[in-house]
Amino acid sequence: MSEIFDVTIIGGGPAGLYSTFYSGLRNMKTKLIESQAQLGGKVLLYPEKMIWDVGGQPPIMGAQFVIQLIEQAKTFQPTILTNTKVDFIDKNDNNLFIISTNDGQKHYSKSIIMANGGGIYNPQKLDIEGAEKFEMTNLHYTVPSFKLFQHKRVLISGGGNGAIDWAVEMLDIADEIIVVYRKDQLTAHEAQVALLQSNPKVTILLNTTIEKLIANKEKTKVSEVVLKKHDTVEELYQPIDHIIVSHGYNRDASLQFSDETSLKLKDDYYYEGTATGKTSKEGIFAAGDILSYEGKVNLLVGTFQDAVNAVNSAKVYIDPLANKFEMVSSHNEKFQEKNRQIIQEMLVEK
Ligand SMILES: Cc1cc2nc3c(=O)[nH]c(=O)nc-3n(C[C@H](O)[C@H](O)[C@H](O)COP(=O)(O)OP(=O)(O)OC[C@H]3O[C@@H](n4cnc5c(N)ncnc54)[C@H](O)[C@@H]3O)c2cc1C
Repeated sequence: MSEIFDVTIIGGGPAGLYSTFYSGLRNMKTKLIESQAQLGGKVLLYPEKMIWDVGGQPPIMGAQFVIQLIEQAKTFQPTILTNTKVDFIDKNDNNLFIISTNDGQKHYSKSIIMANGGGIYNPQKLDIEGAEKFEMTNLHYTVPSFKLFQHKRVLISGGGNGAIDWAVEMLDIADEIIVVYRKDQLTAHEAQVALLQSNPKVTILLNTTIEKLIANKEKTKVSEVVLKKHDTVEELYQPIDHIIVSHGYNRDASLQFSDETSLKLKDDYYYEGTATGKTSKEGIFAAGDILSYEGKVNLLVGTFQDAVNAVNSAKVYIDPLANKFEMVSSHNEKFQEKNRQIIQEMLVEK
């Protein structure tokens, strides 16, 4: 049998990363399993967004926030697996969880923290043959860097909050913004829509979809798109520098338990639990967006509180004599050596 872990955390978004840090702090042998190639969860969907609402943290870009979360998660040398999807969870006669992953491996753990958000999110791609070859150049499903769009002609496909938020962000960056949307009205927040409608840089084309991508001579980039206006059946040729497609996300929330009733579901994917992270299944705890209880907030700060509670509950589950919680965790003895190093460095600098 392979190594046994005290806790295995499923999902490497903010809840899973902070649970990883905190379980190390509580001296638990920890494994984190993430299905995507990169850790960070939903924050990877907004790398260039400025996050303002994490207490004590100055406004920070999503991408930098993920870097910091990962660094913190690694503090106590956990085992971290990426590109590994949990498919199935079972329990053996010794009360050990057996976690089966899509690479055919089995992982053994005394407890589990479900931090799998709403599942695995992938952007809904443009349904045009050959579109994928431009993903490395000027066809985007998220905004990788604002600099790329400076003084450019940017076409945004979509009319929901995601698309319109990007269009508003582009107002001070791009030279021209063309929003195309298949419906006859934008469905985003009214104030954001009003900002676009009153800006001369912006053209909004409703009842319109992208029909074709025309490449440049070198076939490396899209230089023009063919748009179809469905109300007039008109075709428009629109030159562009960049396209941002914001058509929502496909969600893969498939993950099975040996006993299907083992985790109570509130609706199609929220695990109904408690603010202590406990779920209906003994030994399985939950944190972050996947967890539902009265007063739960699906925000970054909510994930951290959930993580602390889930880890503390898991700790007591595997060791009933353990403290229910660490009252002042930054005074933990594990930090003493690191604190000494930091103070020494400060003294040298002075
Ligand atoms: C566009 C957008 C903007 C936002 N802006 C803010 C903001 O400004 N401030 C704020 O506080 N919050 C914001 N949020 C909310 C915040 O991002 C979420 O609350 C937070 O990411 C939830 O973290 P989580 O770890 O619970 O779930 P997620 O971030 O969803 O992470 C779950 C992870 O689990 C993995 N996973 C799922 N299933 C499996 C499986 N079977 N096996 C292995 N891994 C699996 C997924 O790949 C994913 O990495 C925003 C969300 C979005 C979508």
